Amino acid sequence: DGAARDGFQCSRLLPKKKQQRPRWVLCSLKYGCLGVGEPGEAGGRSAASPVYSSLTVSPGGDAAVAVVSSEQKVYDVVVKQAALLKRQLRPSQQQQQAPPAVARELDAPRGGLGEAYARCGEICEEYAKTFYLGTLLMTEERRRAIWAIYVWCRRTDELVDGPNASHITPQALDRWERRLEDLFAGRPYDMLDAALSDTITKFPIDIQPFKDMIDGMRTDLKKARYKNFDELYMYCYYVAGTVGLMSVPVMGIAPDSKATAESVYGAALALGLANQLTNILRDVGEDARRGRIYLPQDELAEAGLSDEDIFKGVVTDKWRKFMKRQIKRARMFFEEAERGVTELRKESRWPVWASLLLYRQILDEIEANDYNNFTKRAYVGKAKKVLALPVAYGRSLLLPYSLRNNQT
Ligand SMILES: CC(C)=CCC/C(C)=C/CC/C(C)=C/CC/C(C)=C/COP(=O)(O)OP(=O)(O)O
Repeated sequence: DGAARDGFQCSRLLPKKKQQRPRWVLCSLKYGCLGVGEPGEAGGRSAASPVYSSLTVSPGGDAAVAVVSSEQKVYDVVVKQAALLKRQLRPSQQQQQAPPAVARELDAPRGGLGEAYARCGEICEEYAKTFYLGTLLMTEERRRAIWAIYVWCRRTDELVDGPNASHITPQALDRWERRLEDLFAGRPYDMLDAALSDTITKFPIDIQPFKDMIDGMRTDLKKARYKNFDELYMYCYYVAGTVGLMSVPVMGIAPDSKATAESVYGAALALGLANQLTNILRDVGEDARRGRIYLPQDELAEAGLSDEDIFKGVVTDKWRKFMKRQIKRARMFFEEAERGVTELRKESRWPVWASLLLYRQILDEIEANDYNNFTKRAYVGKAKKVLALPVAYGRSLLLPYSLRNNQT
């Protein structure tokens, strides 16, 4: 267990000196790692040659090659985001710049940007109450920015998951992407877009994770099965890991933190992945009723399970065993995220801790339901939710991990 976990963690972001030279974990795509390869070793990527297809196949089979490419792709985005954060002006300096014309117009006392942000806040409160409560601790500017990001993600998600989802075409997503580009260029289409358009003038936010999320929705339109964990990893990055990357520039890294920007982005990514994996495990029955199975097909087959078993929805020992291992993996991602939360600015930690603790408890509830995620929805009761809030607050007061242990 411990060894698997260590292996798993080292597949993520590495201490600064190794940033350019990732060590590759050859996940067997089972539930941990078989081994770690340095570039040049069997299964490792040559630092000079990012040609994933030329990788030696590991004992994990050809799927291991795919893991390397997926993690590499996401790792590249993370490094790019971290570099942008370091290069761009700090938010306090950026605020001194004149806002674009559109934002200024909208910033009228009545209506305008104030109203746009307020509407974003209402939407966030309606759909993600606990997270919303947590954002109230943040500074006004950060809180409003997080709401604007939340609303854009929610709207993107609703394109493929909302009431009109069945009419959504790839062209509609292309239009949504052009609209995103416009709002990044200071030309928002509507008031909710205007809030995000303003937010990106205030924080060093890059368009890439937003575009990636739209790409994830494109995947969702045409894909109802995931061959292996690599494919699922990529999907989870697109639809949830991206949210973590979008949030870090707003939440901010604690001024006294000694952690690298890469490691904080890595933790944010891990939290998005953990949340999405948990969401998937909670919603197995609901998704199956829509004809979708967001579980790695090879792992199902290895556990002796088929799509038919999922559609039938009977909890068997095979299913329990399969679920135990999926839950274990989701918990590893949560664990990986924890350290990063401590590196955020103090006032941004609470909402993140609250959502981490609450979402992770869904996994406990799946266990408490004896792994019946076919017909029972794992639900964290009110009392537990309320209890999580002070616990989260207590954790948000802890010193950044990098200061406690002299680590990054
Ligand atoms: C850890 C560090 C350094 C920073 C935090 C960065 C953040 C905020 C990461 C969180 C990313 C996140 C919230 C991803 C979304 C994941 C997810 C599965 C959302 C589910 O949304 P809904 O579909 O509304 O959920 P419910 O179905 O549970 O209502």
